[in-house]
Amino acid sequence: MAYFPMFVDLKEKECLIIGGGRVAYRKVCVLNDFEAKVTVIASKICDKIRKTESVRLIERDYEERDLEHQTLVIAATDDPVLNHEIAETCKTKGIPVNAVDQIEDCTFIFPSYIKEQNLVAAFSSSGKSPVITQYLKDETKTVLNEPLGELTELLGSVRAEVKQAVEGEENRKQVYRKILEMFLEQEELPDRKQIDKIIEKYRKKS
Ligand SMILES: C[C@@]1(CC(=O)O)C2=NC(=C\c3[nH]c(c(CCC(=O)O)c3CC(=O)O)Cc3[nH]c(c(CC(=O)O)c3CCC(=O)O)/C=C3\N/C(=C\2)[C@@H](CCC(=O)O)[C@]3(C)CC(=O)O)/[C@H]1CCC(=O)O
Ligand SMILES: NC(=O)c1ccc[n+]([C@@H]2O[C@H](COP(=O)([O-])OP(=O)(O)OC[C@H]3O[C@@H](n4cnc5c(N)ncnc54)[C@H](O)[C@@H]3O)[C@@H](O)[C@H]2O)c1
Repeated sequence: MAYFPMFVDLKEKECLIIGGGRVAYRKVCVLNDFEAKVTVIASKICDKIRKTESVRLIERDYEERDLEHQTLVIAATDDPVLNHEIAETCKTKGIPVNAVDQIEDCTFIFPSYIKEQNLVAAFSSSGKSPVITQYLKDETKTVLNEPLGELTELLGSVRAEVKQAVEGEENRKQVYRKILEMFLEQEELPDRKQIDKIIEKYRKKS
């Protein structure tokens, strides 16, 4: 069964990671990247997590009450019985849960991803092979790079203006495509003058 890629707003949302080892650290980095409020509860928390900024650390064993008010929970201990128990409790409480050692216990899984500002690509093998998704991520980095992230921001910033000035979805699509083509051809961001010229060509006659 393939998993549906749902893009979720995690900004300022309370996310709990139970476990503080190598795998927990990876999840901390991902959730930080998407501006979540991360708490780690573990009997022993590794140095890499300790050194990560803006993570709340609680160094003790997990207790069921830790799940209160959490948007997402990740069971990342090295105890499969405990991870399973955490997942079951989350399911009864309706909290989305990821158990790092048993995909059957997960209500969501983590992808490999690339992020350049608001531009995000995510790859999943539905648990079949993270090595394949890592490979895909690395290959895609040559296309989804920093300048493309910047172009995405630029297109986003002219969106309202284009919607107002250009009539019809097909024409607006052409405007964005022309800006993209220009960027690919000249290998740098089009300037304001170049963008104005393209918008002008498609501007509605009033
Ligand atoms: C994508 C990534 C995101 C992240 O972790 O944030 C991620 N795993 C990554 C790396 C990775 N994980 C493993 C290896 C060793 C090689 C290998 O086993 O293949 C490597 C490679 C490495 O370490 O470099 C081992 C492993 N993984 C899982 C188990 C448990 C099991 O299979 O039962 C075991 C132990 C297996 C064993 O004991 O043999 C399970 C899961 N791992 C997932 C995600 C979810 C499915 C994603 C999907 O395939 O769609 C899922 C189901 C749950 C979840 O974690 O959400 C991240 C790449 C980040 C990046 O670089 O981009
Ligand atoms: N999903 C993935 O990508 C992936 C990849 C490799 C391994 N794994 C699985 O992830 C598991 C964790 O791996 P790791 O390398 O991070 O392990 P680890 O040994 O580095 O860390 C385990 C953590 O769990 C904590 N812990 C144990 N019992 C606890 C309790 N009762 N309450 C709170 N914290 C507790 C420990 O203090 C420690 O911080 C492994 O068992 C493995 O099966 C998952």
